[in-house]
Amino acid sequence: MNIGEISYTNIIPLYFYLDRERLMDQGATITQAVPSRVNALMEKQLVDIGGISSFSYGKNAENYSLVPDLSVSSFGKVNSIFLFSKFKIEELDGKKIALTSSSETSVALLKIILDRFYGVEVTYKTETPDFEAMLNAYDACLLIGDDAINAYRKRGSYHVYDLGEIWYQQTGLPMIFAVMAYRNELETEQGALLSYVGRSMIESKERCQRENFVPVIERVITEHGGTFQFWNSYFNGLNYQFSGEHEKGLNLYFQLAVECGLLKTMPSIIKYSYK
Ligand SMILES: C=C(O[C@@H]1C=C(C(=O)O)C=C[C@H]1O)C(=O)O
Repeated sequence: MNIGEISYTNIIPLYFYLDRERLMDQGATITQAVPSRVNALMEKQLVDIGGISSFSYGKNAENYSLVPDLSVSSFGKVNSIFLFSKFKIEELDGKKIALTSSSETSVALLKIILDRFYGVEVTYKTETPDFEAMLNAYDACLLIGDDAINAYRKRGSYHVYDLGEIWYQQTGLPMIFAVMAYRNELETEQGALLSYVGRSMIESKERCQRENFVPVIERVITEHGGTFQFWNSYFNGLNYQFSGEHEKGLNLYFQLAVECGLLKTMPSIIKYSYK
């Protein structure tokens, strides 16, 4: 079994307390990459289970199911998914926007927001995430994850829009950025290990929450810098559950993606039941 691990700080609580040695002993490997790469590896069947963009689940729902009670979501500001713009969002009609090549969920979310909530028509191009280079060549750029956190520190006088906040203001529902999904074959091929991994991720998340994310924050500061206060409010602003509210939010996102022509059909949300 190959487990995909998004290489951003936001998903760390689901993986922090995994017993990696025990997983290795059971024949599991872990591959770290940005979301769009984990999504692609899972489509190619090179990753079997992992945190992936919720949009990628939507595209592949016939072949994937969800590990219950896990997600990377926000009820409002997410603080790491930003549109940086030279113009106010209402004034973006006819402008050029650079999209980070690392994301799938937020790329579709931006398209939904501009099309359905603001009624502006823009042209998009995908670029490697580089704040300065993107804004040298475009009117606005979308960055996510650690790239967005770093760019925010250099935002200067650009207009900055948090896509989690816009989604929540417009819909009153949480935005689900990542889900924990697995390829359906895994259930018959490696059911026991699948259960173990799912349960371990839930335990990891719950322990991080009980500890108020303190050990996670300490590790993140040594790797990325920043203050305790910043990372404390970052992790506490994220939500790692998958409740009925989350399912409503995800279904609305999928429905709008279908209406905007970003998804071909409305995906069904299927959840694993532990044996
Ligand atoms: C909160 C974030 O969520 C991430 C955003 C993703 C996307 O846009 O495809 C995918 C996985 C999430 O971990 C972030 O990266 O800032």
